Amino acid sequence: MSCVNIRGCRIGEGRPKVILPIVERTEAAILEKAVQFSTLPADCVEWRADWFEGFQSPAAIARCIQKLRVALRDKLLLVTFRTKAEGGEQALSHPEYLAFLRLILDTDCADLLDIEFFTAGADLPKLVEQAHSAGVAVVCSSHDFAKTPPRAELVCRMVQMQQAGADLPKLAVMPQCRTDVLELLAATAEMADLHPETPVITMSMGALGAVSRLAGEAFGSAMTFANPGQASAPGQVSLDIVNEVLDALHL
Ligand SMILES: O=C1C[C@@](O)(C(=O)O)C[C@@H](O)[C@@H]1O
Repeated sequence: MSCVNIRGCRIGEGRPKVILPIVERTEAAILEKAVQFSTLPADCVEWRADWFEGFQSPAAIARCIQKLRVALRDKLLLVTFRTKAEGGEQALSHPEYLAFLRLILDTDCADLLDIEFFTAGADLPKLVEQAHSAGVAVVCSSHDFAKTPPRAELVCRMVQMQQAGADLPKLAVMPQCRTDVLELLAATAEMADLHPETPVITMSMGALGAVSRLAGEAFGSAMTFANPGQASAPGQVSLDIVNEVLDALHL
């Protein structure tokens, strides 16, 4: 697998990197979590800006992310606006979504930016280029909270993300049976073996899929979201357990 090196954090090499999500409504609560997370054993913090009460105000977003950057100290910052269509809190029009992404890039505070594959649509290559010019790595994401598409489709989607220039293709899908978890793991391994141009991030959601959040190093998923007290998606495992199991399964 190739490696994305962000300020010395080598994503795609060795132990999967751990991400802690911040899902809070107010600036004060967001910053409180950031201070707390800055001392926890994790590599990256995800700001889920779709939870922020000021999500419609560019000034409020810019103010919050600047303070967030400081509070996080040396942790990597991933900024995500998860739209309602992909399981998030808020709906945005296409122009609003693009404006949000450009605002984040303008603040120069994020290390990684989540760009939804289907929401960005034809704008994806241009957005990736803008992120790269701003020195920001792109996590290109796709979510299915109802089902797990077949393995071939999962692979095809991640390859399309790579072709658009994404640094880290990411898939989160819901299993309906244990075979679905295997499909997600098989798609992940296929990416690592046959399309190693970028690392990928994958997870099968819910309790049934939780094993996929812990076995990333064996199957080829470079990062995992852990639950530091409040989960941002079904099936996230608590931070302590994630760290213990990642160590135990280290190759
Ligand atoms: O895309 C993802 C992955 C995720 O949905 C999960 O299943 O852990 C959690 C979200 O916060 C994040 O934006």
